Amino acid sequence: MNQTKEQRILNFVLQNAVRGDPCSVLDTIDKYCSQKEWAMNVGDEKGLILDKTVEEVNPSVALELGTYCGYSAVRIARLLKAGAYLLTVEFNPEFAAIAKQMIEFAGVQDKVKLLEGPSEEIIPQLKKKYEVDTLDFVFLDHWKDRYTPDTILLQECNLLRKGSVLLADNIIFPGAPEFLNYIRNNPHFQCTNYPSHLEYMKVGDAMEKAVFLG
Ligand SMILES: Oc1cc(-c2ccc(F)cc2)cc2nccnc12
Ligand SMILES: [Mg+2]
Repeated sequence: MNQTKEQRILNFVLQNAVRGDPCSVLDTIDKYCSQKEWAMNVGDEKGLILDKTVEEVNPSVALELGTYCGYSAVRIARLLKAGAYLLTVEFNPEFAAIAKQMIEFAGVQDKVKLLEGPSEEIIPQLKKKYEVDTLDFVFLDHWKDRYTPDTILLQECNLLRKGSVLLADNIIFPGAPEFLNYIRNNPHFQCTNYPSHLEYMKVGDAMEKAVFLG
């Protein structure tokens, strides 16, 4: 049976990266996806914006929506302090299986809990089933038409507290105009835009940071 692109990315990492070294895994994925096959990892340029935001927030509990191959889960987890953890949600079972192996190879599995299923089902379970109180940081990197409903759901489930930080990928490309309109006109959020480029391409993209004001 032919391999999928995601299996090829994982195999390249298993054969070329250093086990237990998150930076080596990130660099190896970026090398493969910039030189051989494009893939929708946040990438090295927008990855720096993600790094700076995670370092600024220094979250105890972080949530990622859209795991894909685990690139940004590894990217976030490598920066988390002792005792802090990342919950990452992926609805595609093939992607989740790849990400699990990627996260384990990078050696960050003790800081990452991979939750398989639709975000709209998992978000309402976070408090009771996953013992979450509130989220310090949320990275939105799943389907753009879920950004707004999931942001509303996070508020309805009382998962945000004063100062919780949301960071959304792909604001320009593929674009999330409806989310931008929602979040920038919402008095409960303070927004900042970070212009960048689409991963591995010269196409313009951006990330949007939104701080929940309570
Ligand atoms: O970063 C991303 C890029 C793209 C994407 C797709 C097709 C293109 F042509 C260009 C970009 C899709 C994404 N879906 C979910 C989460 N992140 C994504
Ligand atoms: Mg993205």
